[in-house]
Amino acid sequence: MFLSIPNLALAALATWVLCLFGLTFYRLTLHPLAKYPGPFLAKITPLYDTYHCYLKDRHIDQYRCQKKYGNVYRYRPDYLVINTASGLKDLYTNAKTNPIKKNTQYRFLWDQGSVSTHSAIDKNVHAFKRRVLNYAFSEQALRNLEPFMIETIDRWLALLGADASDETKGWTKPKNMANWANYVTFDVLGDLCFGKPFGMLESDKLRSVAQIMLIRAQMLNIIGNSPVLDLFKYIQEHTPFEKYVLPGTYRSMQHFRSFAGGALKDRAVAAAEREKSGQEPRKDFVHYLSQARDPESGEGYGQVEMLAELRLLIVAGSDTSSATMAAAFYYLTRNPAVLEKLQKELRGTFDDVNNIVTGPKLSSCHYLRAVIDECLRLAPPVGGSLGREVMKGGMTVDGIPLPEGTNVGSSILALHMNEEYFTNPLTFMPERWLPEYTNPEEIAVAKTAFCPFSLGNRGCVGKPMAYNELSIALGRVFWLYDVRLSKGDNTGEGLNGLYETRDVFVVERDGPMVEFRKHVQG
Ligand code: HEM
Repeated sequence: MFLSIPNLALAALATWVLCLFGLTFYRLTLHPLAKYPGPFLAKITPLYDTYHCYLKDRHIDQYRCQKKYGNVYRYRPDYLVINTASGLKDLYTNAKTNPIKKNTQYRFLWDQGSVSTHSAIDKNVHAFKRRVLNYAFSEQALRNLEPFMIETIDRWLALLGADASDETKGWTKPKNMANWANYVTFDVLGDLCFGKPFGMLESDKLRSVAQIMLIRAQMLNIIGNSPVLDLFKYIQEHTPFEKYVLPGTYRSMQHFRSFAGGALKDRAVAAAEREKSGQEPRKDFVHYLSQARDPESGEGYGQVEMLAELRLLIVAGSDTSSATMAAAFYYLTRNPAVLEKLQKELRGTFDDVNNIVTGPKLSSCHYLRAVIDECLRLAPPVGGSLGREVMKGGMTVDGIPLPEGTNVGSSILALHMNEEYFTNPLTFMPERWLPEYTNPEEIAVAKTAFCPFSLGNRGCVGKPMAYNELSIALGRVFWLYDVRLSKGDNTGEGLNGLYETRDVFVVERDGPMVEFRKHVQG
């Protein structure tokens, strides 16, 4: 006997509802993670995580969960967050030998079918890419990159003070430092990756790229942390989805790609001319990446891989350093005593702004380093948990046995605000990092939970470059200028007076509005 269409639909619906109940019951009772606490919705559906990606508060929600449920909690039916220093170490160090890899979420970063060092999930694929990339971040390479970086930073410094006027007693108009930090870091990376800066400092033609990248990051973050990742990847790879659904971001990305393509072509022509005339090559990222060979296999990157890496470096390197710079302006303009100490250190160490370059003198500026670390702690540019998946054989993390297939991660912001590791964690206090003010045991404990760059062989390859760039840029700007918060400005002020960051995998931010005046050296 055949069922009628309505009855068939009803039967299908009933079966689906039954399965859903069965699955919910399983997730709440028999699932290997069932015994861990967490928000009820997070236990039964991955959509809880998706929703917080949509709200852009995943990092803050993970901190709220830590306060409510303790250091270990369930954030999706198959995802455990472990916010302890030993959990962090187990999860992210020794990833080469431990049975753990990046989770499937990272497929959201696969761009036009190409995989980069950051988005590679397969450990062997990653190991090859990372060995090649390491060459571009060697000490020698960073030394050669520095003059390019300084040239851009100096253009930034000149523009920051350019509109000072006598009517305002030498002070400039207010500038939104989230934007101005973007312009300089994107221009630095554009120059290093494509042979010429984007020109964001001087012109607004490509400025929207920085904004668009964040919009795209949010979309991909939502999808990466949702149950429809596979479907989305299929649609993205087989249809002109973005062109029609997000025409604005699509156009901007096209603009960006055509800039990158054009700049690389110009760079190739200039490189050939330099070679012909016996000049030294321009030692930027393109130079290093095209020279680099895997010490094990002798292979280098192909053209597609190279482009994927350059695109990655732009996003990974500019947005992150920029967020830290903006946070520094936020906290320093609100903490005059800290600003004064920093300026005293800088002006006492250097008698000329042009001498602020990497080397023993800059390394001796411990207060500057403490300010940078404190900004990275309170406003980590990647704030949520970085998902990993346990592989065959399972793994024990901080004493917790996890079966194969479990997703797990430590939440960076939540760890940085964990009272077990930081005294008064919500207070901006660079002194917490310095033995002149804080006892060394306390500093050692704090360091175990401090992880803005993540750890291990999947941690940030650009960390030394980031510290160089931040130290030079912040060192020079606070040496050269007196700075003040624009009157009544509260742009960027978030919960508990902290700098507000919105989690889109990296972070969106706004403000503060800052005014500058050339400092008269005494
Ligand atoms: C304040 C600045 C920075 C912060 C806080 C930061 C943070 C991070 C974090 C947390 C990761 C790990 C992401 C994950 O596991 O998914 C990472 C990876 C990475 N970062 Fe950075 N980053 C910064 C600057 C830079 C710079 C300047 C560059 C290069 C120009 C860079 C290039 C990369 C690359 C290529 C990876 C992927 C490494 C791999 O998977 O092997 N980052 N970064």
